[in-house]
Amino acid sequence: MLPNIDFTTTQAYEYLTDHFTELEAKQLKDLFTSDSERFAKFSLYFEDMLFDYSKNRIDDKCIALLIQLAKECRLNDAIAAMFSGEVINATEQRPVLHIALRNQSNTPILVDGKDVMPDVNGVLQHMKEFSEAVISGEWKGYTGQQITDVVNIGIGGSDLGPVMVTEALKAYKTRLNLHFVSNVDGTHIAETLKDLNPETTLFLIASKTFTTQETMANANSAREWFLKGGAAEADIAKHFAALSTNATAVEKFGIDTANMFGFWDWVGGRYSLWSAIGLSIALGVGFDNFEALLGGAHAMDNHFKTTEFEQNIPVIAALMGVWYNNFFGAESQAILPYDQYMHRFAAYFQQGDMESNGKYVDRNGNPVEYSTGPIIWGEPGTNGQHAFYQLIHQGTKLIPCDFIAPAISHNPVGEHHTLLLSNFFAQTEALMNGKTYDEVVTELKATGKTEEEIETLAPFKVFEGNRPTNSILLKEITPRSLGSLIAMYEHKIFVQGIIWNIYSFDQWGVELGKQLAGKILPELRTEDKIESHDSSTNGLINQFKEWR
Ligand SMILES: O=P(O)(O)OC[C@H]1O[C@](O)(CO)[C@@H](O)[C@@H]1O
Repeated sequence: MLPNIDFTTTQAYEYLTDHFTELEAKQLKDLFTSDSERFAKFSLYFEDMLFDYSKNRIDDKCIALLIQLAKECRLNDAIAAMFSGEVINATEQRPVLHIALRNQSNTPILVDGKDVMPDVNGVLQHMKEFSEAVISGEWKGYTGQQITDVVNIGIGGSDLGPVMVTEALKAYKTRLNLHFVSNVDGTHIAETLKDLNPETTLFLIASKTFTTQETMANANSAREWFLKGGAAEADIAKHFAALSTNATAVEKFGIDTANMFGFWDWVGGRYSLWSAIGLSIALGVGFDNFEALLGGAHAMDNHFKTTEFEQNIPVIAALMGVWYNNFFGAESQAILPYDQYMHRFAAYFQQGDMESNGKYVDRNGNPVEYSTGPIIWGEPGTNGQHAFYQLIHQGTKLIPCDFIAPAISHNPVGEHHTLLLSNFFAQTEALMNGKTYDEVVTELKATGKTEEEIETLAPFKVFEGNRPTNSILLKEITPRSLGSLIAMYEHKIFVQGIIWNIYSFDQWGVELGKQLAGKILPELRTEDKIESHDSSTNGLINQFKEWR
């Protein structure tokens, strides 16, 4: 059982509320000036990852109180409950065990008294054999040709993780070309299949439930396209594999269960890239690299499980988020990777974080009276700088940002990486320091402007500063370091869910859309005038029918 504590009733919360008024008035740059040890004190290392949280509006007392808050919320018990396979996803009556998928220590993890590790390892072995056979060309299509292209069909957690990781690790690409189809918009599959040859294409139908409307529609269209190319039903076995927990539905669809890679209901969709859902990753970057990814995540799991909160990166990252969310009233959190390969990282954690902690009902079933999960957004630097950083620097909203960068680029082209990183360092420094009125005036004077011109222009060029950032500097983006980084964010989300006293591993909010679309679909299949909804919905549907 998870603890059930309203964090706003804790002693730490009360102290933090007092301390907030004191800290809110302080400037980050002054905190640095008054403490030469600040960076050393507020930065942590994990393998080749440096997590610098010193540019946050915190001091020693604040950190101590936030840690007290985590302790009063019995975070330790919650971590133990997750790792030991307790049913912590209570609304779906399931344990939450993505950590078992990467448990390379193989220590038994029990669900209903049975160790899950033999099954986990069995599926991994199957993935290894299959991916190596496809990559080596030993696995042949129905006309005897090697597979050249792999199309993963899935959505949400059955798409975003594999897309993000295969993009982030593109430097490790095998000879296979990967494609991802998620949207039910026919354009997605039509454009993807345009340049593909059915004889050399392998489809992975990735769906935990194997009932998701979008995925099933795309899977059926893929099958039709494949059969239209001249193949027979029996050839499907060579070109379709299923990644799912639902063997019955897989069989019904016509996929040979020998080509089915299973996983379990204790793997949440948005935490499933470590499971059979990661088969596209194994095909795209090789099984050894997939294993290294799992290894990095496992190492972070151990760090999270065994490290004191003061030195625990996911815990500290989570507490920084709670500090801004619940005391400063920040509504969003930006994730800004300075690495082009990581361009889907923020999109991945939009689902990871917002589907997990976008909840207004606490673990007692009551509406909460405090803010929970933030809006997650972001784009890679430096592109974001030329798009939305204006608002981060000079807008009226406080936006805590995570800056992520590798020290070594996989593409050391000329001076590019040095230029990129100079922007990374400059941005976090500028967000902290800002630019005072006097500095602006001095700058403008140097350009030869008149007193009057300076007075008119200066207010627009002032930066308040005091905008908080975390800097996550990695030596290099490798399968292992990426695995650790993803797991770090997963555990951060978990910690925040514990403090906010919500269930982070269900997603009832997404179900409503599914039900409503199911009701309207039959209405769109007829030519009848629709009158069963409000006037706006009726009007839109009827206009759609007239124009289509
Ligand atoms: O893998 P499935 O069952 O097709 O579900 C896809 C996605 O749909 C959701 O249930 C809701 O969007 C996600 O949690 C999940 O990742």
